[in-house]
Amino acid sequence: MRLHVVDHPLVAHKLSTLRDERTDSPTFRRLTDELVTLLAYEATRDVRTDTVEVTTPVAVTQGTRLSYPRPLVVPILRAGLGMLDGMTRLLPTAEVGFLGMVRNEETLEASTYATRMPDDLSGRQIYVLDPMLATGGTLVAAIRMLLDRGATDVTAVVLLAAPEGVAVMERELAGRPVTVVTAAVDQRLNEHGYIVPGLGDAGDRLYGTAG
Ligand SMILES: O=P(O)(O)OC[C@H]1O[C@H](OP(=O)(O)OP(=O)(O)O)[C@H](O)[C@@H]1O
Ligand SMILES: O=c1cc[nH]c(=O)[nH]1
Ligand SMILES: [Mg+2]
Repeated sequence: MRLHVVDHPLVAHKLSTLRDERTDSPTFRRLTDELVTLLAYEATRDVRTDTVEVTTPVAVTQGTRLSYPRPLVVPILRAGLGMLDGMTRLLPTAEVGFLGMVRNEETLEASTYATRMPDDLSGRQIYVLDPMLATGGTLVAAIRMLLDRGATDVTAVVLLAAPEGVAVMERELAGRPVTVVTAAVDQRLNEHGYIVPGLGDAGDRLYGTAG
């Protein structure tokens, strides 16, 4: 597994406002959207492309087009949905699959309540979206499922990661074709499994509802 922390002043600026407890849901949603496009720029550096011929008003030249099969973008509901528009703006030809997952707040174990994507992902490049990598349970389960379906290249785009979650991913997905792109790796997890300093519950802050 590869970890890429995007070190850029615009990313740091937007992330700081996201962290601020005074930031309301509409602003949180807008900033998440903007931050995802910046992270997506890095995350798609190795997206597969083909060379095509383009006729400009002046001459014929070589151009670039996203390859087929198209990339698959998979937001992890609920909070990952807040990242979908920002990602598909950069990857307009991508297909979208959905994964509904929730972490038990007592045991911190992740469970899956909805899956809607192709059974066969052979050879596909996948971008998984989830704002928070905390214990790593959710992303490890999600990515294992994608690899089991044949995905050959999985990139997780997350806003924030905890070092504990990164270590779990590195252990559980060692040697697998997996990359994590994040805006920051924070200090630690607290006793409730929340990232410190973090930004709180991403789903609640995006949608204004607890749960
Ligand atoms: O790394 P982990 O310890 O597994 O925790 C991270 C998960 O927790 C949050 O989702 P949550 O379960 O709160 O669901 P929600 O998106 O519906 O709020 C977050 O969006 C991740 O999916
Ligand atoms: O800090 C955290 C940890 C898990 N899920 C969140 O939304 N926030
Ligand atoms: Mg939540």
